[in-house]
Amino acid sequence: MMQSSSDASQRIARISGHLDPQNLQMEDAGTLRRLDCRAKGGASGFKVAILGAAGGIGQPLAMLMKMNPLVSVLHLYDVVNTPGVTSDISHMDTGAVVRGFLGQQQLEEALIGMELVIIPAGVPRKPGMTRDDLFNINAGIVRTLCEGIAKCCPNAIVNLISNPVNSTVPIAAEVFKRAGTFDPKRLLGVTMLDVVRANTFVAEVLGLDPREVDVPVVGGHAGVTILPLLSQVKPPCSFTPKEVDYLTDRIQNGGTEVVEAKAGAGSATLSMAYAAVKFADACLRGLRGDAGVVECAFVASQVTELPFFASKVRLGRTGVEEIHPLGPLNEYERSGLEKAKKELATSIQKGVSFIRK
Ligand SMILES: NC(=O)c1ccc[n+]([C@@H]2O[C@H](COP(=O)([O-])OP(=O)(O)OC[C@H]3O[C@@H](n4cnc5c(N)ncnc54)[C@H](O)[C@@H]3O)[C@@H](O)[C@H]2O)c1
Ligand SMILES: O=C(O)C[C@H](O)C(=O)O
Repeated sequence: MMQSSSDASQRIARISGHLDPQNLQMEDAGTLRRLDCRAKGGASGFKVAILGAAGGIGQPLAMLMKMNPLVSVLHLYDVVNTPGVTSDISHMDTGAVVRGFLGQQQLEEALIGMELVIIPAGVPRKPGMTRDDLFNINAGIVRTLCEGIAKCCPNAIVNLISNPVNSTVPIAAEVFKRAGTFDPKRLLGVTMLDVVRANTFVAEVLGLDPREVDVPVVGGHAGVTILPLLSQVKPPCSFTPKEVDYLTDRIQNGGTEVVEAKAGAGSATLSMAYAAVKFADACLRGLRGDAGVVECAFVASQVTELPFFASKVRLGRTGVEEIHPLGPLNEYERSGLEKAKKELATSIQKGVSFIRK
């Protein structure tokens, strides 16, 4: 027998658990309704939504956020496959209550009340493409999702992963400005993967444990705009010119290295999910009021003459509470900075024009 679309959507709703838990029934269980269960769930902690949760990044990111003790409620939104992902992840015996939301008509429901929204929605690169080649598809996706955020959770912290980050963050800012909700402290482009890679590659060269290494990576998130400040690595160390060239090139092209290795099957997903969770956790610790939470991110900034720039920021109860200056740069880094700014200016303007046109 054919299922009516309302039967189908109710079934999806029940499986994905996106309805209010008070109204949920266990399907066909007969004997016990979820209504009767004693668990309340989501007592303390933050409410987090992932938009693009069924994707290559979204799925491991959802799993890792379900493991994060700072999360009490986890909303998983995508235009495909969220019922399955939600059902699967909701069986993990960790504290966060998971709910799934499928398709544009459930976007607003997914966003209401959220305190942190993480966005890995959008298409990834294939070999031979630049991140900017993703602009035409991803710009529209980011605009729609940010319109939803402006309407349903205007005070949420937004972690934007979708590429090209150098343009999608300005797009998000313009959407929020139009809606009258823009707060530069709450919009952060995620460049954490560049830092994660830099820490790994530098540790490899120096023979150190990557967990002990801290490399500031500033600028943006594409090619020459990714500017590792090797003169500021902690613990303090020195590199030969050959090592500097090797490391700068590898950090700037780490994404392409993965895209080529995946040979058409997408870009970094697992290391990105790890980096996204590391960054989201820092944002949540900041929101909780922890002192001294500092990470690199691409934010509205006055560190250079550009309106957006990635650098170290201190995260707190209101989001980005302080943007650190770049610190002393050597000649190599000063020259890299000029190249980065030139490309960044074009990418930022492209994002702004997409909304203002
Ligand atoms: N910032 C970074 O460091 C970084 C790192 C890796 C990847 N990325 C970017 O992240 C994005 C996602 O990569 P991926 O590998 O997960 O791709 P993917 O194709 O595996 O997953 C993307 C998901 O987004 C969903 N989606 C598409 N349109 C949507 C919409 N309108 N609303 C909600 N969801 C929607 C898709 O259904 C899919 O599930 C890409 O743009 C990629 O370039 C950024
Ligand atoms: O390289 C890509 O396209 C994905 C991402 O930006 C990355 O750095 O891995």
